[in-house]
Amino acid sequence: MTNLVLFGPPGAGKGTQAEFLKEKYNLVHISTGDVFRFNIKNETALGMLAKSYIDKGALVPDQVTIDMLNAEVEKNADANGFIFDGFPRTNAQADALDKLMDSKDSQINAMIALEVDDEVLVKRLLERGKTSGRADDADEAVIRNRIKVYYNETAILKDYYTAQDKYFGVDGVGSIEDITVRLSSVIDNL
Ligand SMILES: Nc1ncnc2c1ncn2[C@@H]1O[C@H](COP(=O)(O)OP(=O)(O)O)[C@@H](O)[C@H]1O
Repeated sequence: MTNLVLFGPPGAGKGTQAEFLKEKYNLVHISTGDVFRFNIKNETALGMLAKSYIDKGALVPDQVTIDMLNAEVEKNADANGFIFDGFPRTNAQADALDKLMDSKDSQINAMIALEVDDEVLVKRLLERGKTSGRADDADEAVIRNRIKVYYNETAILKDYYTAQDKYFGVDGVGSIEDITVRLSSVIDNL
């Protein structure tokens, strides 16, 4: 199995790149943001709970997110491997992911981070907000809070995976195709 964590701040382009990489490498793409939005749309209990955090640009509590992620992985027992997008976002989530991979006699092969400057992120997210229908993209204060939460709670995961020699940073500015090439060259060398 090849299991990748696609990493980077909100608006870095994880979802866009995951769409290409999942086809190219035959992996199952799990985006925690997408699963939450699906639940919000369908007005499930999980969706209602998640919405109260997402609308503020805060993280959904770890245990809720971890349980959901475990369930998504279990739904895809035959997968060749996974691209995790938006997970892990905290140390507790990274520990839970290691345990989950262990239980499948597998492991995370790499965390690949898309590196993009903050002001570029804000611009991209405001632009996306015009068409995405995502409330959390429409409000600059919420966007800035998401970026702040990223630096306060999520960015430390770079150290977590660096300590295991699994962190790879990629320049996330350029054409979509160029960035796919950069990511692919990391994956091909794993
Ligand atoms: N792993 C996670 N842990 C906690 N909350 C999460 C997680 N993944 C997604 N969320 C919630 O869903 C929101 C949207 O996630 P996502 O679509 O990945 O957005 P972004 O564009 O901010 O990367 C986040 O701001 C957060 O509230």
